[in-house]
Amino acid sequence: MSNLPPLASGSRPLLGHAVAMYRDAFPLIERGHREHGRVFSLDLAGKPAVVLLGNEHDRWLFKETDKLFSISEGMPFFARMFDPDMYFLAPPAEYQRQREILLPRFQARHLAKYVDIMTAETEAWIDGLGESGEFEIVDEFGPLIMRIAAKSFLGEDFGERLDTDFFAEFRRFSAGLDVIFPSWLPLPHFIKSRRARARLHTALGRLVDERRENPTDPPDFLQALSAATYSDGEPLPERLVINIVLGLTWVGQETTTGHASWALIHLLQHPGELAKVRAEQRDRLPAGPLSISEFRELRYLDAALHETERLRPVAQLIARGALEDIKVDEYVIPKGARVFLSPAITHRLPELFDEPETYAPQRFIDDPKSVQLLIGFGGGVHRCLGARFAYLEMQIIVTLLLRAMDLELVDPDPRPIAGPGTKWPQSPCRVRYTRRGRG
Ligand code: HEM
Repeated sequence: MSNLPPLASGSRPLLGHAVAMYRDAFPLIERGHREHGRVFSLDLAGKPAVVLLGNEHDRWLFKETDKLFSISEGMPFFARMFDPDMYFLAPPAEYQRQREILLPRFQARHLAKYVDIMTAETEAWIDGLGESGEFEIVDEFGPLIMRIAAKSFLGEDFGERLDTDFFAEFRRFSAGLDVIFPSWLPLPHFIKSRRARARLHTALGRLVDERRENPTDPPDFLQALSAATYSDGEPLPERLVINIVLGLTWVGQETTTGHASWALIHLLQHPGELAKVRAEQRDRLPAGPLSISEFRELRYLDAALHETERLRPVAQLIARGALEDIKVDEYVIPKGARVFLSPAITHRLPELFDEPETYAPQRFIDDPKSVQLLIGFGGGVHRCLGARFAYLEMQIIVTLLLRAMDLELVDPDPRPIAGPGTKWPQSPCRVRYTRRGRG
């Protein structure tokens, strides 16, 4: 069967659109959309790929994931980094078994436990900033968010119990995620990544053994996972526990760093909106320590974070592999083709949002249901497991920072980084800060 959607212009001999796609998918997909509308194809070095845009296509792809479309086929580099049976990469039945164990850990009553970690880490970071100065947003938010993830998923005292520098090893391990080159090539970053992964597995394996022998009470995330059993009573294999912890840390790190950075940039670029967020803090927040219920009251900040998700979605593409020939509109997606959704383009369609290029958090206050049109955290069964965790974390970081500091952007209009990775702001992207009166 061959009735591929029309090809976007600009395909080069041999490599097709591969170089343009990996350099920056946004202008390529924007062009394909202009030329052909909501369905078009790309040539990725001889392999067809199909781009689907618009809310109906989004919902259809999410509904058909694990039936017509596969996540692991769409992101083969992930399966190489972790394990093919790690959570969202696993075949559907195994995915469901793991989901039953993981989902409850991210529901409201468990999220409350992470608030203390998020607040303590953010306050310690802010204290360390001193009275005034400048910082690179991504360089500061990145390690902060990493510390929060590590303490949340490995236990608050993990640093004392590990005989290795988790953060340094994790950075080496992460550098092996490469969407361009196959990981069997003897490139230095792949070799270092594999060695770091082996060391992380050994060190974290000891941590899991420790938890199984001497359970902590009350159980934290690592305890719950180490003690978890499938519904037939079989415990989760140790290798899987470690892969899940590493996987969660990885998927939550760059994404949350990018989103939180853009959220702060957006607010500092729009003083009127910043004033509304500050006014809400003044009216809604008590002076002392804050709990999850108080953060939930920050509706305007929540709307601002959604508006950042709309305009600067950090996951630039949502990828799948077609498991069979699939009919879409009057075309066919061939079996084996990669299929992409583009949050950044879909979120700017004028039929979904009025004045789509304008930063206007108020739109989500006026029409709260329109958040359902956003796909910055995916959708359907596979919607981001950590979305509530990430929103809470970003609320805490932005709130505590604004409460403590007066801030202004040194670089007024940072651009997203080039390349196929998470779309965080490119350096230089600095803020200047002065501590506010403590009264
Ligand atoms: C701003 C921060 C974040 C963004 C923008 C984000 C984005 C996404 C997106 C787009 C997906 C769907 C991928 C797909 O359908 O192929 C996803 C899935 C996922 N995310 Fe996030 N994420 C964020 C933070 C987090 C955090 C903090 C965690 C962990 C605590 C996390 C864990 C996951 C997991 C486990 C999945 C797979 C869910 C499944 O397949 O059932 N994410 N995320």
